[in-house]
Amino acid sequence: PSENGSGGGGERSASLAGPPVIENSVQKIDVNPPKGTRDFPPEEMRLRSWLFHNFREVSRLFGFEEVDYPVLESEALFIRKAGEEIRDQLYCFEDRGNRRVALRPELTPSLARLVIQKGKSLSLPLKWFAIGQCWRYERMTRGRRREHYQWNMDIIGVPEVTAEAELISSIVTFFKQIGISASDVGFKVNSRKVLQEILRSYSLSENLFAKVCVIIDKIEKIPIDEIKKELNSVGMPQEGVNKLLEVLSIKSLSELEEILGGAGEAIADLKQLFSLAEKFGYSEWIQFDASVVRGLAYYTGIVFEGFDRAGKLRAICGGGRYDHLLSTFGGDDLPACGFGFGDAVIIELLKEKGILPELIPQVENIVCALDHDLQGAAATVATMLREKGQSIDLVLESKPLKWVFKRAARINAQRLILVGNTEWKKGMVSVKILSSGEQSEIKIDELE
Ligand SMILES: Nc1ccc(Br)nc1
Repeated sequence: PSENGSGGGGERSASLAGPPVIENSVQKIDVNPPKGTRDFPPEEMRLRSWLFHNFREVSRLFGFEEVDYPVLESEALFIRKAGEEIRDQLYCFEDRGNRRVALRPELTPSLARLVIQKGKSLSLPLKWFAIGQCWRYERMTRGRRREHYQWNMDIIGVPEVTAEAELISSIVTFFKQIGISASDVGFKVNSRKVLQEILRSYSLSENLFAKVCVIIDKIEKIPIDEIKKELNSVGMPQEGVNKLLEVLSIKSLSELEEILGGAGEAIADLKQLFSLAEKFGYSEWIQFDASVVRGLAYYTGIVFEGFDRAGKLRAICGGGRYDHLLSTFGGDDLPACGFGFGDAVIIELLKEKGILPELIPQVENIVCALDHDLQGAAATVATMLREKGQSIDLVLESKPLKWVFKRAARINAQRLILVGNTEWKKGMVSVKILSSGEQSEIKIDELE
């Protein structure tokens, strides 16, 4: 199998072997997660859960249904020949059944596969969302992460730009929900139909389309001469290259209309989108930008990306229309659009803005037996309260009170419930409200 960082089933070369095990003694294993991956201990997991809760809340507000797919897919799902980075960094390998498989680098092809699998049993339009871990295998020279979680929202079966407008509205809703405003971020919006119309006007074949988009997406990442060279190398004549680069610098829809003429779909779609943005109330969030094409080969129409206005961070999210992806997999040619929203840049943005949420562990009660022979009684009290929906940290071994108070503070317990002999004999327990210090004896069956 090609070296791609995974161990595969065969022997691993010495450079990849783990620490040597010396007979009758084991050297400490590497306790760090694999290169480019993250653990989520409680504090980090609270922030991730908070982020995902906000993703899910917005998805609920927009009437989207949650779906998920295997993180492992057939490699074929992601084999596209448009020169995308996502292809170069595919985390792929041959499994023990000699099948070519890959850790998914994105969720959209899995969505397309499932929609085709379900076929006519699905009633359109579909509004599906997913939050899934996605992978890439990148040489660690760049030290970048190899996994991230992506929130995806997709609308299948709606050819109108109303679908893209709805998707952008959902992201605006998300930003507002976590305290981000239009002065912090915006959306650059364009249509790939602009490029399509240029290729047609130079009677250049449509199969150049995807490759040209992938090259143009690198316009801010590599020198312009390199862009021109790559465009020439995929077969664009110099005249077409110059026209294309001229169009990419257009700053307004009216200017674009002058160049393209008013009859094309690109202008119509963009005008409709900006008009709908007015009605949705998010005009201040979006701007036309002819240089945005996004880097995925399958986009065919409107494309958009969320950016931080301070210009310090990479794109926050991105998406667009991909009307032919399903048909390239042998399915019906269903119209489709969607976006991906990663879990990393947004956290960097919140840190920049100083609005990361303060998330503390939440447990309502800590229950402790004062004597070892009351451990069972404490378990009974804990169970009774849990059946009433109360969260309980049950102290599971005899501990000095000082230890119990320290733990109560660390886990931010609201109440301390002590099970002591004297009270227990009266069918009572001692309850201390830890914020006020107020203490009382309460009958067990009156506890709530
Ligand atoms: N596609 C992709 C996957 C994983 C990461 Br990290 N970034 C991009």
